Amino acid sequence: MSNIIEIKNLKKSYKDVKAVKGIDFYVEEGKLFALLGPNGAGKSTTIDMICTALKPDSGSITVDGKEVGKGDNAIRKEIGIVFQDNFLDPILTVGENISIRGSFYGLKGNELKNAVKKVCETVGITDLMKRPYGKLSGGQRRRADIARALVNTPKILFLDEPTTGLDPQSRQNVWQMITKLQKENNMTVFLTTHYMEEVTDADYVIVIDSGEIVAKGTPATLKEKYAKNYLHITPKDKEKIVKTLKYNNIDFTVIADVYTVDIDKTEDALPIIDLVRDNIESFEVIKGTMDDAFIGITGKEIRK
Ligand SMILES: Nc1ncnc2c1ncn2[C@@H]1O[C@H](COP(=O)(O)OP(=O)(O)OP(=O)(O)O)[C@@H](O)[C@H]1O
Repeated sequence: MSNIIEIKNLKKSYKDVKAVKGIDFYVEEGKLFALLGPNGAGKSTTIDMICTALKPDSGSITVDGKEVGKGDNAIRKEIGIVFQDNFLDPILTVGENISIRGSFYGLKGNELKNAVKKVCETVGITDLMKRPYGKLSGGQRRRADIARALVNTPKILFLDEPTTGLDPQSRQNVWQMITKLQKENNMTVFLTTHYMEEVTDADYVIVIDSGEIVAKGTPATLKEKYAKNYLHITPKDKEKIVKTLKYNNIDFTVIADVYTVDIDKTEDALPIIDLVRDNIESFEVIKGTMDDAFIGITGKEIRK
């Protein structure tokens, strides 16, 4: 598996704001990669530098073997970008907007027509091709934005918070389309988001906060490492369970006769269950969510 993006000691400041403070990471080809972080963490700054839209202060970025700053034109031909705010012309139709973008890449005539048709089919907006972009709903616009970013058949698709501002249904639709694109075309997808549930499907996640990497791993490993799990026990005899837990120095809380013990891993519940086995009316292990993991890593709620 080759690394399609490699980043070393990348830094960027805006006057006295250190937006990106020397980060290192790589993205494997064909994967769904997520850069996750709270507002102002440095996600857009990082993506803008990788896409050659913003010059780094120092460090190096390689995209498909080409160095940012030296091979920018070649890099631009291989990537598709959907920024947070897109500037498609609201008066022109969806098809016209995408055609203009395609012509930037040297496509013309039938080749251009076919490319536009194909991307509209891919993202499911064929029926919207003749409609002015300005008349589309939020979810339809996002699809059109993504279609436009795909017109040059990019190797890497960059999506900066692609579902922000969409209703839950449209978010889900856009998300399904993105995962389909990645799986069916072996496209590398580089995504920034602050929606925890969106990184559940990612192959790898880097969490940044205040311009620094604060955690990395697969969604499952991040959850295992940073999200607390809980053991809930409803005992037969309340006094007895208190005695047993205290005697064994196990911290617990009680709400409505349910005794809760924080545990790191699921299997850590087993010795506790063994201790109180005779006294259990019912029990359950509650697994931490990605939201819990995010709060565990950054100490912040992630949603806007
Ligand atoms: N053009 C700019 N001029 C000055 N400061 C900037 C500029 N762009 C970003 N910043 C600052 O740099 C820091 C990182 O911003 P960035 O937009 O990269 O974060 P982000 O993680 O993408 O946030 P969001 O989720 O809100 O988009 C923030 O403190 C931001 O205010």
